[in-house]
Amino acid sequence: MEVNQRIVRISAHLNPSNIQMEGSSGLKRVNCRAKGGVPGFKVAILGAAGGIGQSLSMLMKMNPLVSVLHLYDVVNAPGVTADVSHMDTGAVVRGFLGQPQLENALTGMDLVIVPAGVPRKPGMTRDDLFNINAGIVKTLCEGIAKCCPNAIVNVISNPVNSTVPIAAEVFKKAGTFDPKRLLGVTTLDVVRANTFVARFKIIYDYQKPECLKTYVLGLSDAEVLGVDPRDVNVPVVGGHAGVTILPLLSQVNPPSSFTKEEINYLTNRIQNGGTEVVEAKAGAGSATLSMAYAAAKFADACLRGLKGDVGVVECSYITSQVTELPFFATKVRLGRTGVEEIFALGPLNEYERAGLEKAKKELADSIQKGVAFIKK
Ligand SMILES: NC(=O)C1=CN([C@@H]2O[C@H](COP(=O)(O)OP(=O)(O)OC[C@H]3O[C@@H](n4cnc5c(N)ncnc54)[C@H](O)[C@@H]3O)[C@@H](O)[C@H]2O)C=CC1
Ligand SMILES: O=C([O-])CC(=O)C(=O)O
Repeated sequence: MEVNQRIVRISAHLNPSNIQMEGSSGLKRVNCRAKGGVPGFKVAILGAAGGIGQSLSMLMKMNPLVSVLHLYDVVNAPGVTADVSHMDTGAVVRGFLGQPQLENALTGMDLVIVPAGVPRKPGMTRDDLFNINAGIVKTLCEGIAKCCPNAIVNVISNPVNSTVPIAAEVFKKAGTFDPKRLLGVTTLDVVRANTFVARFKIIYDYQKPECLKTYVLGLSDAEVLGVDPRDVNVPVVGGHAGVTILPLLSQVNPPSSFTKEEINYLTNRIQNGGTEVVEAKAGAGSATLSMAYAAAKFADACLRGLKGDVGVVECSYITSQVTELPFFATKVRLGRTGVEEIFALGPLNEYERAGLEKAKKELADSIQKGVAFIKK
């Protein structure tokens, strides 16, 4: 690096006026810094000041594959941007506040992550969020179609089963739809399934029925004995709400077997993981920390795919022909162009086949509701 370039970078760092908000006088200096910054991908988070958005902003700032991080929200974006920008990692952070700055937030992005929208309160279903979140996702996707039509889009806003079809319809209308680049984030279901199965597996492996009893009662003894969830992989297919969340426990890796009672217990816990958090938070929102972790994990997989890493496989809710439905979550392989391979469901047992039928019935309605919202 040239010495004068280095001085520009250091002085930009030291200048407290350099809070990199769109429209602030610091923007010119920021551009210098971005030029001298690390190579990598440009990522935007829409809804960056929210419960998920703030933690996700921090995690993406820590990701070495990210060179530029745009934080957009309709409130509090400057504060979150100033805060995250002090982290001594490579990514240059810029903040964008409100609709007039949406286009600048999106222009040139490689990956756009969308956690914008209202969360559930106890007693609500994810579908109860449709009336508010459908419009938010529509507006944001119109911006994406206009300003970064080639970006990979990760949709987190609920109800995912409907918001992904909404995004697809917006992109179709704009003539920019590429099914390989639109991905609904269902990683939290997999993260939960890996955790719950890992805790359970040790009990099974060590054959301690008293521990099983403890665990089912919800006490913590068994948890400390658990295997590392990172060593467990549970495919979760279908969608992201209630019975549409279908863990394939017959395909757990490493191979494990479960009794009927165990399968019932694990399936219900995985399907109701979101509700478990909503009830525990008692009105203060839904999963944010585990979700930010899951979203960062999934975004990292998308970026590794874009970079050309091989064998990047995650579950995601995408445009699919695996079933007769136009959208369905399965394992997919991520590559330079987004979704490069969609894996079949594989052999299902009788319990899973019955679950699949229930899941498809509910999914069909949610997809139709999303499509109708744009076509109306
Ligand atoms: N896919 C998944 O697995 C999960 C999805 N979610 C969903 O993620 C969404 C966000 O959840 P939280 O972060 O907990 O909510 P939150 O209310 O804490 O944050 C949402 C953020 O979105 C912002 N926002 C609202 N309208 C916007 C717009 N038009 N443009 C940009 N930003 C806008 C708000 O200002 C707020 O900062 C909810 O819909 C929730 O149901 C939550 C957990 C898991
Ligand atoms: O349950 C909710 O409303 C949030 C969510 O999608 C999850 O935690 O899986």
